[in-house]
Amino acid sequence: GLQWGYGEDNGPSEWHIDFPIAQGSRQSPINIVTSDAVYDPDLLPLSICYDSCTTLSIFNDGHSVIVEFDDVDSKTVIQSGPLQVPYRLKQCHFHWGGKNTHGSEHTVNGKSYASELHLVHWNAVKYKTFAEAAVAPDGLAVIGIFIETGDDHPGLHQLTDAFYMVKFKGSKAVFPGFNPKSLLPKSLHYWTYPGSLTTPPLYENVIWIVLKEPIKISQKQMHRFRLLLFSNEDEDRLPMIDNFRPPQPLKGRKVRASFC
Ligand SMILES: CC[C@H](CNC(=O)c1ccc(S(N)(=O)=O)cc1)c1ccc2[nH]ccc2c1
Ligand SMILES: [Zn+2]
Repeated sequence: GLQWGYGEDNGPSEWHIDFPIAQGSRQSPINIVTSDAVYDPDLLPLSICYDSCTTLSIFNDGHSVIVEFDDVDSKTVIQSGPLQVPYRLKQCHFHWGGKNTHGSEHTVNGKSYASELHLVHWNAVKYKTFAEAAVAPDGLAVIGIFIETGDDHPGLHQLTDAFYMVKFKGSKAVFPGFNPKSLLPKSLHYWTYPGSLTTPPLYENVIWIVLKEPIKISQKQMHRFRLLLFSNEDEDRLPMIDNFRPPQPLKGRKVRASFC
């Protein structure tokens, strides 16, 4: 049928037609009501080991811009925190708005950020490949980092300077030497809750770890995201903006905080 997207006819309000789980009991993103988040003293600090990370490529899949990492071994993992085992970094991508007033997927007390970075990891202890983990119940862990506009972010230039190579849907480029460690905020304080992929197939197999502290990027860097296109070279130009799903019902889920 019609490929899912973020437009009037194929956007988030229509996804349930092809993906009924869109109305499931643990969908993402959510609005994080900070006063309802329960501080859990048993939550360990998040351990992010990105030191030896190998970037492979940058890719426009027609929904977002994706940076893919080499995941043949467990050199780039997150562990501890809410996780029972280490999860291996596979890719990172972003969601953003046409204006700075909105664009993030998760919201905090109803506040949207201009953008949100997702660092996607898979359970390489139990599964052999990302594809296998991506469909398994305890397969994925995603770190969400809020992005707001402000000062220039030195760690992001390498990425935004490469966007011209992947302007069109389906374009891919070799992209070596990028380390997402440079995109982490100072504090690793986080909220965590059981959720789902925020795009079809919307599988309910994601442990969400949303960092409290946003990172800041400049207006110019934010503008580079908006030069990307949903469309390929042969189609009418569709600026890649507002590629975010709005918050979904909590349905009784508890959000835990690693901090008080
Ligand atoms: C099972 C879906 C997966 C493609 N989708 C994703 O990997 C994905 C990852 C993160 C997020 S978010 N926004 O929540 O962070 C949304 C989607 C997917 C689908 C089919 C596949 N065949 C082989 C590999 C493979 C992977
Ligand atoms: Zn995402």
